[in-house]
Amino acid sequence: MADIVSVKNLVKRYGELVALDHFDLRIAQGEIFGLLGPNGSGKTTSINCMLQLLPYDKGSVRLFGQDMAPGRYDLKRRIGVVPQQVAVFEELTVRENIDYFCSLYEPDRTRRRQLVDEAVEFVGLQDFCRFRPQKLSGGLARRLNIACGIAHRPELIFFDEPTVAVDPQSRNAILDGICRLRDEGATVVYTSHYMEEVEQICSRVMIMDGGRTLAQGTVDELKRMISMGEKVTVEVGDLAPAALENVRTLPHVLTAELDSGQLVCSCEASPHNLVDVLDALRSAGAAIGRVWSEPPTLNDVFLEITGRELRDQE
Ligand SMILES: Nc1ncnc2c1ncn2[C@@H]1O[C@H](COP(=O)(O)OP(=O)(O)OP(=O)(O)O)[C@@H](O)[C@H]1O
Repeated sequence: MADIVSVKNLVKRYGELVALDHFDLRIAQGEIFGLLGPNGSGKTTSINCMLQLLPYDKGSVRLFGQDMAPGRYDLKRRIGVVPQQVAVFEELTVRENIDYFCSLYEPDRTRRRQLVDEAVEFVGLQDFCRFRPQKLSGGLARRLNIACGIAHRPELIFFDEPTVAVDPQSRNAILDGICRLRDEGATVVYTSHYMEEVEQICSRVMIMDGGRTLAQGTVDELKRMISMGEKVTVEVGDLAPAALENVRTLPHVLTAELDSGQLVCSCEASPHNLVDVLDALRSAGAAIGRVWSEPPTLNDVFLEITGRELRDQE
């Protein structure tokens, strides 16, 4: 099947700054594709270039198997965009806002009424139709933003960090809604710097930084790309330097760091990591509290590739 999104060799400069550096992207029909990267990595710029809202210096964008260009309204009407900032009219009610955005694509009033009803229901704003946007909480305003972007039933939907600063209930409603859109046949591009969300809903993920692709694949593929297979944490309180050295010299331990009374060991995949670490600590006379083991997260993938944390220090 033809790719729904095919971006090749995209270069975008803002003056001296290279925001996209030979960026490539391919997304198949029915995927929820996660674009994951820290602030300023180029996620929004890549979306705006794909939508032709920004001119770019080099490269090509094909959507639905066709060349995308600023005048391709036939393609644009098949796309929905939920921008990072809530972008609605304060003087219109919730329902009027959704109707307005839908009217840009659907001139037939009867059909539009049905689409607006469905969008209101989809985001759970039935009780707020007559409200003006400033009366909505942050989470509800985001849901309105989503309804405005999807009411015309687009085949390809771009969500640019739709869960920033929303309460957990709205966040879950948004993530469930995105999965339902996928189940109904839409293809979704989802940008975020929340790795847990991306792990939860995305079929494939691209990790980007500095306008470049660092790695891409399914979440499991990404985790297999790194040498860490497991993270073992042991509550130790104080730890003698000899005990720390004992752990660090174990054959499968990549790093071992003491942090606020917890020893965090990043280990290669091996069946006995936990036992090996505990034996090394006990033989050095260390007192041991709780112990647990976790598989690597997308943050560990990012950390190993770049040497930096993915999540902002918020
Ligand atoms: N209009 C602009 N003029 C100049 N530089 C810009 C402009 N827009 C973005 N940039 C820069 O381009 C780089 C990529 O920014 P972009 O907003 O695409 O990143 P992002 O990954 O979407 O970040 P965020 O998570 O903060 O939205 C950053 O260094 C940013 O400062």
